[in-house]
Amino acid sequence: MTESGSNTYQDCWHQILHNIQENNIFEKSVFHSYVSNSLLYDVRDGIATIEVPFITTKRFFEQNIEVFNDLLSTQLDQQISAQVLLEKELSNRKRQETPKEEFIFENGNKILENYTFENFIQGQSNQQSYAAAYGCAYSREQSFYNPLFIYGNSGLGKTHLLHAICNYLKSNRPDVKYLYIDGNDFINLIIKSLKENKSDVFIESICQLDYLLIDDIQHLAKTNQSQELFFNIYNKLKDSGKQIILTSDVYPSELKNINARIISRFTSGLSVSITSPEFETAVSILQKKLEGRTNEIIITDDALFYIANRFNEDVRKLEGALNELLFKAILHNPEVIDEHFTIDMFKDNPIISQTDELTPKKIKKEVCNYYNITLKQIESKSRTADIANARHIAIYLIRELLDVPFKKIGSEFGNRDHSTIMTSYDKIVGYLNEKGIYKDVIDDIKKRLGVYA
Ligand SMILES: Nc1ncnc2c1ncn2[C@@H]1O[C@H](COP(=O)(O)OP(=O)(O)OP(=O)(O)O)[C@@H](O)[C@H]1O
Repeated sequence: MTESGSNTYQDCWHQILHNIQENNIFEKSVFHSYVSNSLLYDVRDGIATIEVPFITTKRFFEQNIEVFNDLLSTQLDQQISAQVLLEKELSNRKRQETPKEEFIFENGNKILENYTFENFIQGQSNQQSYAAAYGCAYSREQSFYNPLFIYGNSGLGKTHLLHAICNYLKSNRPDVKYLYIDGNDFINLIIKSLKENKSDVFIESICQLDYLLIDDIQHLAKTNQSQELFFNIYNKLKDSGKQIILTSDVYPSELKNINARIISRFTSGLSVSITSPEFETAVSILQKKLEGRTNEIIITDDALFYIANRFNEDVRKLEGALNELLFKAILHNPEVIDEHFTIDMFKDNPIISQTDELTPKKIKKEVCNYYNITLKQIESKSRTADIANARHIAIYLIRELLDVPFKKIGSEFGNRDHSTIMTSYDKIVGYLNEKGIYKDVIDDIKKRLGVYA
């Protein structure tokens, strides 16, 4: 009997009951007390399940099981063993057999294969985020940093890192279940589950995951109702040691219109920032993006330095500028893409040149980067040769590029008086006039600052 419908089973059972009565297999009173109120639930793989209402009936059937085995085998024309279950036992089995409803995570796990850890250039601006993201992907111990919260402006690599975690898990830990989803899509799913009265199924499906990665969680601010359900899901995942990774454009406590108890949970793990790439990182990113793309045309380091300086506010802009440059090179067909060609191509670009935004602090920082010293050192009273030279050069550049009064420059260097500052400035002017000493250094730092003669 292949029938899944119970009618066929009932027809068969009806026939058997009829036989029992007709052939007086049991006494009439016994038949009415124990047998007549039974049912044949189903027959699978030679096992017939008989459903009975009372424990006494069950015992009766079990004591006479061979009789029922024979009756069933004859009726169904195959070897059958009967098992007898109470209604209650059967409903447990039915529950287990009912396939669990799964929530479909529309738009989830759309992972870009090239957003890997290997393709992510590390630098001071993103080192912490990289290390924490890699740690989360690598660690088999749950709750490594939980939640991991990566924040920073647009286009700095947050999405790249989340995709890198998923790519890593896919290749190295295939048993791990993860969901990467954009914050907007996640909130829409929450709203949908509430509308369709399926929030239980939604929560249950999310709790099957080992990793939940939500990009741009700031969208949670959309509705209060979704925040309630999110809070519920968050706690369930966290309590069962599942890894949660979130990104946002701001630090958790600066998130607007999000419930305070949710924000306090976001700050309970590890929050790391990504900032604009520094010059060296920007250059490395450009070099990485060029890999395999410049077979026919040569692009000089100076050209890359120019882009790295001018468009390093975010990586998307860097990539955009590089693509634009390569496109223009196809149109103009220069022998090499050098600094002059690059400057020329971007001369009408509306993006403000960094010279417009120069500040004494920016100059000090760039000089520090050049000499590999810290801001504290350059502002200190230290007379160590390297630090003192760096200080003289920074003073010279602040005066030359920003025309800041000597007294004011003094306040940038631990409140030195204006005559000390003048001495520093004069020293560099003297070197430059005498033998051009420091000319290359100064030109190089100017270039890094985006200042072109
Ligand atoms: N350190 C890096 N190395 C290589 N590529 C990078 C790096 N940082 C960012 N990128 C690239 O820059 C582009 C923008 O990055 P991404 O989309 O991850 O930014 P985001 O911070 O998520 O921005 P948004 O908040 O707008 O979504 C991507 O193409 C990404 O691969």
